[in-house]
Amino acid sequence: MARIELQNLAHSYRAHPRGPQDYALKTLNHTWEDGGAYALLGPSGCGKTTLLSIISGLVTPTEGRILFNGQDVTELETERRNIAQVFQFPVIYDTMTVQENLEFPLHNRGVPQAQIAARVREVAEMLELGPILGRKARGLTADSKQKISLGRGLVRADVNAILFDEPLTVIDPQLKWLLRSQLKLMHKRLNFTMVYVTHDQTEAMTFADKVVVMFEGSVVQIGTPEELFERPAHTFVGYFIGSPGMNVIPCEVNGDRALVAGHEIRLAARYAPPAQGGKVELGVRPEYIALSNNGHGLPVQVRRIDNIGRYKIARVDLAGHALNVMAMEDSRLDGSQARITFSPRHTHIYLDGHLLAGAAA
Ligand SMILES: Nc1ncnc2c1ncn2[C@@H]1O[C@H](COP(=O)(O)OP(=O)(O)OP(=O)(O)O)[C@@H](O)[C@H]1O
Repeated sequence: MARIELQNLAHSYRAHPRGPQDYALKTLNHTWEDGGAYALLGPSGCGKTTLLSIISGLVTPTEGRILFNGQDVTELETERRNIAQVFQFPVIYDTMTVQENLEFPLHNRGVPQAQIAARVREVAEMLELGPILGRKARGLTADSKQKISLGRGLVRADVNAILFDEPLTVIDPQLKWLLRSQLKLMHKRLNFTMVYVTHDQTEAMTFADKVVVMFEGSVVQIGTPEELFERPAHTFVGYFIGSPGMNVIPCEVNGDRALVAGHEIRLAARYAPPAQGGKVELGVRPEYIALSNNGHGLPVQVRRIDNIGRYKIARVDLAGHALNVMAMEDSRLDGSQARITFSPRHTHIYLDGHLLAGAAA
């Protein structure tokens, strides 16, 4: 397994890039730990596949270096990087049995037969492929074929990393859930360095120890699922993670108070008004706003209430700003006038999209 270092890495598909706008991947410096499970998460076109392709060797970066365990592999071709890859669609041999498919990557590398048998048994058991080991791959369902692909990626013990590119796209939704947790378990047991590309937040959150959130060619935050939820480093992370995402509204700041259309909101830290100007915004997740029919808080108009099972989502209007508020199913929300209060600890201030640290209040 390998520690993966990305040093001043940047990539443009243009022959003569003129500025940051021409880069599919903007300058990135990071070290991914040996044995870590990382998910690259972001919307279509944000640069996930470009970064994965640089790691796999399909793309040589325009700038910077990539190191596996301290060794510079930037110019090394894919075959010599000792990595396993699992793609969106199954890559298997139809005429071989499931067992032969799983054995193939090991036979190819001259692994002794006894080791092959043990390893294939272990991986087949984890992926629940045991009962169909003797069947030809041809004629199996798309789900089973993709499980074989996953197995072929996981069967080698000596790889530097396993790279997954949206591997569950073709999988039936019911089975998706199961496979995600199986992958997580396998990671715990086998301790591979894994990099997993997805645009699905649930997939990223279930699979990864660390989620790498990408937006417009930049990595905007690397953190545990909890960090991304509790303290989004960028308003994009706030929107993209959570359902519904974080509320973001323009505000002014003055010490430990935010001002929204003349209403004061208490904050857990102190902020100086930004010296250079810039767009100041307040971010708070629907989960951290309390809604009541009476008592303290800012006056809002309740526009709509959606019952989504355990929760209700109230769409409210605070002085012209639309906010989503999560309320327990049994909370009483009658009437169109209500009050809201924000949890100060979970109310963040952003300058031009980036989280401001604030000083102790
Ligand atoms: N071979 C290429 N030549 C030119 N531009 C490319 C090439 N591959 C990707 N791009 C551009 O680079 C940017 C990042 O693309 P990339 O495929 O890395 O994003 P992504 O996050 O993986 O998207 P998706 O989820 O749709 O695959 C996009 O603007 C895309 O159009």
